[in-house]
Amino acid sequence: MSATAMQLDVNQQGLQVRELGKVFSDHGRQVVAVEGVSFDVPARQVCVLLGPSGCGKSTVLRMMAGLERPSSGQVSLDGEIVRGPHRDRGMVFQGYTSFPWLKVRDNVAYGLRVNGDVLAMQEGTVDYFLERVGLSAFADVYPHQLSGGMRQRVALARALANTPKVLLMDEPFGALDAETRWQMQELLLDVIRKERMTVVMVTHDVEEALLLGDQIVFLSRHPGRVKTILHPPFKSSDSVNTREDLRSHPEYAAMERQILTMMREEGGH
Ligand SMILES: Nc1ncnc2c1ncn2[C@@H]1O[C@H](COP(=O)(O)OP(=O)(O)OP(=O)(O)O)[C@@H](O)[C@H]1O
Repeated sequence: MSATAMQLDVNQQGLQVRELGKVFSDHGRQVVAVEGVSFDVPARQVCVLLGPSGCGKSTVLRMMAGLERPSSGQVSLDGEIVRGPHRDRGMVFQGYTSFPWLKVRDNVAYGLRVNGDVLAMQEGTVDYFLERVGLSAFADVYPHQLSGGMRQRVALARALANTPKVLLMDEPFGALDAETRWQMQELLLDVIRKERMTVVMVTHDVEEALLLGDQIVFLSRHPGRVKTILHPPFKSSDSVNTREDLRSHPEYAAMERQILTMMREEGGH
């Protein structure tokens, strides 16, 4: 790998992924899951990792989270190399990760308490993020009293309340039915625009990628490499707020087609 490819710009705000590689050992067999993956996520932008099943999306995200150690290359946040999990990088997973024995309010406050944050004393932080995800009226109920979509909003509010520098999301809406999924995508679009969040999100869903991403990093598989990087115009457009707006946008059909063609080439659909 060249010195320039690995060079980090310590002044750059946001995430830098440089020549990232991961080799797993599977029953004595070496599996090259990801190889030579490089891209940048500027602060306050949303980057979507898209590609066919098994192309290494989750592996790349887990290395960005510090949950998986790279075999080669590195990830840095604001010029600092990622060496393990940190509250600067908040995670939201596909499954419902709320604590069943805690009320919604206490689930959202949980991360703050664990981190001994003085903000935990400030009910305002929790109330603010409950309001942002539309759950103010449900602050004092338990997660089992909520629908799947609402529980995923609790997970989102909890991640946001920690005010991470970056939100990392692995198929956060993958377990939801189609209609709830759309509601969540529109809600997330609204939240990340207002909070000006830096987000990296893994998805299989082409519409989701186009609605939410400033940048789509499309990975090919075996091993996972960057096939192409796209820059959809929809998230930064004032005229796209809903699914209907997205689908009727003049650039939507061509971009969707381009991605579906790549999925087919990679044998994903
Ligand atoms: N812990 C592990 N041990 C061995 N192989 C692994 C491990 N984790 C992932 N892999 C392999 O690495 C490759 C990439 O997996 P990964 O889950 O990152 O892909 P993905 O694009 O997120 O897949 P999907 O879209 O199906 O969730 C796959 O071939 C997978 O089998």
